[in-house]
Order: sequence, then structure tokens, then C-alpha cells
Amino acid sequence: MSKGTLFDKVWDTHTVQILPSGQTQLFIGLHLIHEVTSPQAFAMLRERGLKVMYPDRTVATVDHIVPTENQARPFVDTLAEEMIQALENSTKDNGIRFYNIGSGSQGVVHVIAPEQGLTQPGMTIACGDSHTSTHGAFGAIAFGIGTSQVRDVLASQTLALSKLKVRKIEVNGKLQPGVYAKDVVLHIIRKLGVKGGVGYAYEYAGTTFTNMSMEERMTVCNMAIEGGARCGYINPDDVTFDYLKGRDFAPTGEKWEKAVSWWRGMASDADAEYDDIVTFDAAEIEPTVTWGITPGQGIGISEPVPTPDSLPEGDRAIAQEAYSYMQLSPGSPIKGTKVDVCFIGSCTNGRISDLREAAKFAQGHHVANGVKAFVVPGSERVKVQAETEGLDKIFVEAGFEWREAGCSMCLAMNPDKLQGDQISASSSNRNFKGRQGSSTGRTLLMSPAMVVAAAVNGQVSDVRELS
Ligand SMILES: CC(C)[C@H](C(=O)O)[C@@H](O)C(=O)O
Ligand code: SF4
Repeated sequence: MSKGTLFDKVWDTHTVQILPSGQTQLFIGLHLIHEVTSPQAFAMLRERGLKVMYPDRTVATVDHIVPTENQARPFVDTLAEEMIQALENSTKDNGIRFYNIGSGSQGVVHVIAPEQGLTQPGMTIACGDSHTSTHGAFGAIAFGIGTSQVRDVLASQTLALSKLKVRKIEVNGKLQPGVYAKDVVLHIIRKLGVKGGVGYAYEYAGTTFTNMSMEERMTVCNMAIEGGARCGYINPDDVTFDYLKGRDFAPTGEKWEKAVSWWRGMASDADAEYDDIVTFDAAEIEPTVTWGITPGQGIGISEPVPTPDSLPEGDRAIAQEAYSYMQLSPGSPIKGTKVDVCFIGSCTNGRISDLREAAKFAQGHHVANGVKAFVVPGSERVKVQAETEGLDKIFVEAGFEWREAGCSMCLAMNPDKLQGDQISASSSNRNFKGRQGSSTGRTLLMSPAMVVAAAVNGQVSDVRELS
């Protein structure tokens, strides 16, 4: 039964049948694949003698293992070379479009699909990657899947899924200067917890989101999964349509008009029913930084690292683990924490608007002595655009390294890794133990502007005070 939310409308539109298990067989409009989670899926297909059912609905790129400095083939890392070759072969054998390095359109999978207009409202999108929730920014139902599900989508273009509940997260009001989409989503996860969204799709609504650009909306939806929600979305509106118009895969002419009117109809109805509604005020959000080992362990820049007794009982054990791993004392300010590495990039904050904003703060400043700072564009297109605007020069003059597109130190499956217990200021989305390539490496998540402030001062800083 439809409750009038976008989630329900998209779900119902894509339902093939209800399976005897009670699950829904859902048609997947767009399947995105990358080198990490697809090789085994293709192998399983080959074992069963199956073909890819809709090669046209499958799009591939390489992102996780891509070196951002020396991209000469074969890669120095033989495992990375094997992985890219496997994808090159599988996509060729199955007639799948593949945006390889040097194609001009390679990049992090969640950056390239939107920038080409592949991601559209009202769609179902799946990818063997948890941050597929990003595409929900367009009013799509987009979620990460495991390798066996990648196999299922390749073979049948469908998935067996249980329906989610829908929580509306309403944020209203204007963000303070120096506060970004990243801070909004870190704030939400802090308040609702990293498991708060389990079993839910998150609908982000309210004036704070309607006033955001598409790229800001993508930052928010990208981290829905960090709050436990399988997917997050924002209802499509004129901002969405303006962004899509003229992109490679966007409809044109009469088809465009038809599409826009269908897209509008997919948005949640004003009287839609939700399983839960939570409301926040944008004015209460500060530039936010994580101090711990989960994206939910965030605080405003002016706050101290929380003491155990200030936390709900259920959060104390993980806080204890975090104090010791992060080498931070409860009650001490996060501001002033020395950093070793500063990373700007990832599918959360590696888009052109992120780089523009970061460059604005980098201009006229210099990275502090002893700090390694680098910028990794989210895609080859983002890189070219940034270079056209001269952003690369601003970064290099300010002492940042300017790299090739990929996931890079977000996950460090490539050569960009922390050493020992180095601490990084990172515009990425996960601060798990060992996330950035060293088993003792430490990560502080923040907005790209805050990463620049940290790089310039050599310590966690408030971007609002960067002169
Ligand atoms: C490698 C991939 C499966 C993984 C994910 O699912 O998200 C990665 O992208 C990440 O960000 O941790
Ligand atoms: S940029 Fe980071 S979060 Fe995004 S897909 Fe790559 S590794 Fe995952």
C-alpha cells in the first residue's frame, strides 16, 4: 500500500512481484559496478553459464585501487593491476560501458553517474558499494548491495528485498557561515546514532535541503548509510531538473518535458504518511568534527571531547575504545589537535563545488610545516573543470599536492596511506579504525573547508576564524 512517499512510489513502480518469502522482487533501473565487488559476481555468472541480462543498464568504472600519482600500466601494485584487468575483461566480454582511466569520465562511481546524468529521479539504482545512497539526492531509491546481489542484478536486473520504513528528517533554516552539508549530515548522525537508521530509508526534507545545490544534497545522502539507513533521498525539484538538463544521459526535447512531469509526480505527497519524523534546526549546527572511531562520534568545533558521563550509557563503551585509539582525553578541546595529513576528496566531498570552496580558503594561505596535504578530484571531469578554473594552481601554491581522480585515502586501497598512528583531517565519510591504510592511523572527519583550515594551521581549527 502506497503511503504517498517517494520511497513507496518508486518501490511500487519497480515491483515485479511479491515472492513467496514475502520479499519484493524489485527491478533495478541502473546498476553501477566497480573493480572491488564485481569480479566474483562475474565469476559466479560464468560458472553458471549466465549472461548479463541488460548490459545497457550496467555502467562500470574503476575507482578504489586507482593510483593518484603514477598511473602507468601495469600498476606497481600487482593486485590492483589484476583487479583492473578483471574489470576490463568482464566489461568487454559482456558489452558493458566502462569508464576506464584516461577515458575522460573515470572517477568515483558515485561522482561519475550523477555528473553524466545517469542518475535520475524515480529510479532504482544499485551498486556493490555502501555509499550508493548518494544517488538518492536526485530522488532515486539507491542502495548498496553485496557481491552475491551484484551477481543477481547482472543476471536478472532484479533483487529480492524487504521493504524499508521511511523516516522523514526535517532540517529547517539557514546554515551559519562556515557550516556545510557535511556538518549537517555529521550532526544528524551524531544525534540519531550510527544504527539509528537501521530498517529505514531516510527522506531529508525541509528548507535547509531545498536550499542546497545538488552537490550538497549528494554529500548528505552519501552519508545516510553512516547513520544506518540503507538509502537516503531528497524529493526532486527544480534544482534537480536544472542540474540534469543537458547532461549526457538526460532526456532531451519532448522526452525531457515528459520526464520532468513524471519526476515531479514521484515526489512525496504533502499528506504522505511516515513511520517516523525527526526535526532539527539548522541554526544549532556548528562546523562539526569527529573525534572518535565512528561517524556518530562528532562534536561542534567549539565543544570538548565528550566525557563518558555526558554520554548515554549505550555509547560509553565505544567512547572508551575511541579515547584510547584516538589518543584523546575526555573533556579536552578537539580544536588544537595536531594533524599530520590533510585529505580533500572522496564521493562525499570530491566534487567541483567542494574543491571551489576549499580553494577559496586555501588561497593566500600555506600548508603548515610538516603537514602533508593533498587534493584528489572525484572524477576526471572534476579534475579538468578544476584545472580550467585554475583551482589546481591555487592548491599547489598553497602547498597541497594535486592528484589524479579516485577514492584514494578515503579507504587507502591504493598507495595513498597513513603511516603508523598519523592523524588525518579528512573530507571523507568513515573514521573507522585503520580506515586510511594504517592499522593505527587516526581519522577526523570534517568538511573540505575545515580540512583546509586544519592544513593551514597544522591543527584542528575553526574555519570561521581563518582570516
Ligand atoms: C570497497 C567497497 C565495497 C566499500 C563500500 O561498500 O562502501 C568502500 O567503497 C567503502 O567506502 O568502504
Ligand atoms: S570514495 Fe570512499 S566512500 Fe566513496 S566509494 Fe570510494 S572508498 Fe567508498
